Amino acid sequence: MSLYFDAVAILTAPSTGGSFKSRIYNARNLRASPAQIYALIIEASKWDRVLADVIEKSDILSVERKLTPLLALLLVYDHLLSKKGIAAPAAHPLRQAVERHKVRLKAEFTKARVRRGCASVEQFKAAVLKEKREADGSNHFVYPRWVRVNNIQSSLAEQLRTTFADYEQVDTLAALAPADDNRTKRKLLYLDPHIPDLVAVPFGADFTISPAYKNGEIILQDKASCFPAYLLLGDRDANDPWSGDLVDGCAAPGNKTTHMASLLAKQQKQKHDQQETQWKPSRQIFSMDASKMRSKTLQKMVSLAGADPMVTVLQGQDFLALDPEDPQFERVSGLLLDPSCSGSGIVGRDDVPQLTLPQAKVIKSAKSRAKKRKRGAEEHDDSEEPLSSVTLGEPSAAPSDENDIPAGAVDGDRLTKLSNLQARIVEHALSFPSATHVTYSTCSVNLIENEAVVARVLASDVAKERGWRLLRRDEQPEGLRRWNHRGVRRDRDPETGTELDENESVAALTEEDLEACLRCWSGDSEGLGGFFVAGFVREGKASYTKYAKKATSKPLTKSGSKKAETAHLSKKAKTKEENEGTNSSNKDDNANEDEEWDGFSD
Ligand SMILES: C[S@@+](CC[C@H](N)C(=O)[O-])C[C@H]1O[C@@H](n2cnc3c(N)ncnc32)[C@H](O)[C@@H]1O
Repeated sequence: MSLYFDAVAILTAPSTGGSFKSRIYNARNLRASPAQIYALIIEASKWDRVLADVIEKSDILSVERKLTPLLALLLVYDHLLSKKGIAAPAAHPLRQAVERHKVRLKAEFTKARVRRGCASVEQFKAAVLKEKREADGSNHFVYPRWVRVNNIQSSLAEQLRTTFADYEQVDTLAALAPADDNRTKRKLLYLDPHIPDLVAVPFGADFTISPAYKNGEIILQDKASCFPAYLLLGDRDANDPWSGDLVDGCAAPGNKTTHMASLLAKQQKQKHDQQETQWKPSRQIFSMDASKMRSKTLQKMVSLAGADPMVTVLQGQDFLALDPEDPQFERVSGLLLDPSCSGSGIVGRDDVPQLTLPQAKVIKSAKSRAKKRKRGAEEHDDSEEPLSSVTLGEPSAAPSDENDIPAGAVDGDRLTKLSNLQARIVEHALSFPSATHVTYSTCSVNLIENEAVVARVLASDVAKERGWRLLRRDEQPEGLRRWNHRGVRRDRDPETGTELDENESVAALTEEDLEACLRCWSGDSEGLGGFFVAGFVREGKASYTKYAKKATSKPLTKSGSKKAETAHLSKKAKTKEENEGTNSSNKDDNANEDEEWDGFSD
């Protein structure tokens, strides 16, 4: 019987990253064999919809109070479909709880097969898998592998001719879902309609050994993570007048920095193609990270992407300690800020099977269901009401490719501190004299880190004095203008997805402001994790020359550049509280840096 409890424990535990299989094999305290547990879950998940239906029609959950929906599904799977039946002694109460209803269960199962016009269980299985696939396409999410083509080293056209030469192009993201029972990895490719030069392939596709990956021609970067650089630099063509240098203030490991470089390279290449000359970078990117350790990765990524001529990496540089009026930044017109955040939007893009559970006749409140779902199987007791229909295996916070840092619980106090620091970082960006474009992003779904930060920043002195506002939807790059998920006034319950009470901190945001904010949510058909991005703009009131007059030349060094000796704004008086909340900025690196909590982002 431990097999079923172990399977329930695995399915209800928070994701810790890694593949689903490896999580079972690495799990402690399991009594059944990992192979058996894995096989049971995978096989039962193929039949979940039918079994949920059969269990509901047999109404056994109302009668058998010891059965939770998940336990019932697993037990009924073995009872109806496995050769050996339920793996428990005949006298075991849970086995009896199922077998007491064997006539009804069998009858409902047969009716389900006949309804689908299937003469055999094999035919039935094929039909059920097809149904599940179709349902996954329309109602569930598909997490693909997102691949961004790096325009410094290559182009989309070239990659379609080479790396993806034997890939078949599909019209929908859903078509990338596992195609058959064996999860055959077919070579399918979907061209993203929102982000240029981004493609999606089935999740299992491994490019890490491909020459294109090793040469930096392609970069594995999630779609949502591509929003900020695209929002900042957009579809500008070769003749676009917006110029000046760029800053990525919280850059490691470097996805957004290299994306900015790629967008600039594309723009410059177009110009030089028109003139039939060799392209050369025209804008400089200052890319920095407060963490020296993570800065090393940033430098590696920049070099691999071939972006060294365009990017100056300031290793270990605290963005808040940069002097906006330093002559070295006098030409900085655009800044991208993707600071530490709670990471609440990061999904474990693993292969946890999605299980649709039977609905009980007695339905408890969403809150109480959620509580129950978290309980270990061994805690099951007679008083536990069955769950209503839920989809298990929903991804929970886990390290992403970009942020291989273990997720920790982030309480309200910590969220407030994070939010304070995020607002300070954006306000600091707005104070660069020549800045006219700033983007702010997080991979958090919490309103306090997103719309609430935007509201605070808009209300700040620097925003008001310098005339900053949000980049309206109709001003956004074409692909993002078409993106339908926009800013919100209410948080969503992480368990149920239902909207909570309106959050007062965003009361000052207009509907147009919310339309200007872009959101991504996990669990829908877009195949993304939770993400937020907003762009700030102002008409360029300050000119380079105004600030150039103050210049006292201080050359920047690339690697290991100075930490600016002082923080220059009034925000210098940052509170001890804020620092405690994030560990992120102005800290000295030390041997334990890897263990520090830096928050997350995509
Ligand atoms: C969430 S990650 C950035 C991911 C990155 N934008 C990318 O796309 O690859 C946030 C980073 O911000 C850095 N950070 C946090 N506070 C900072 C500060 N005040 N100055 C510079 N970097 C900071 C952290 O060390 C961390 O590497």
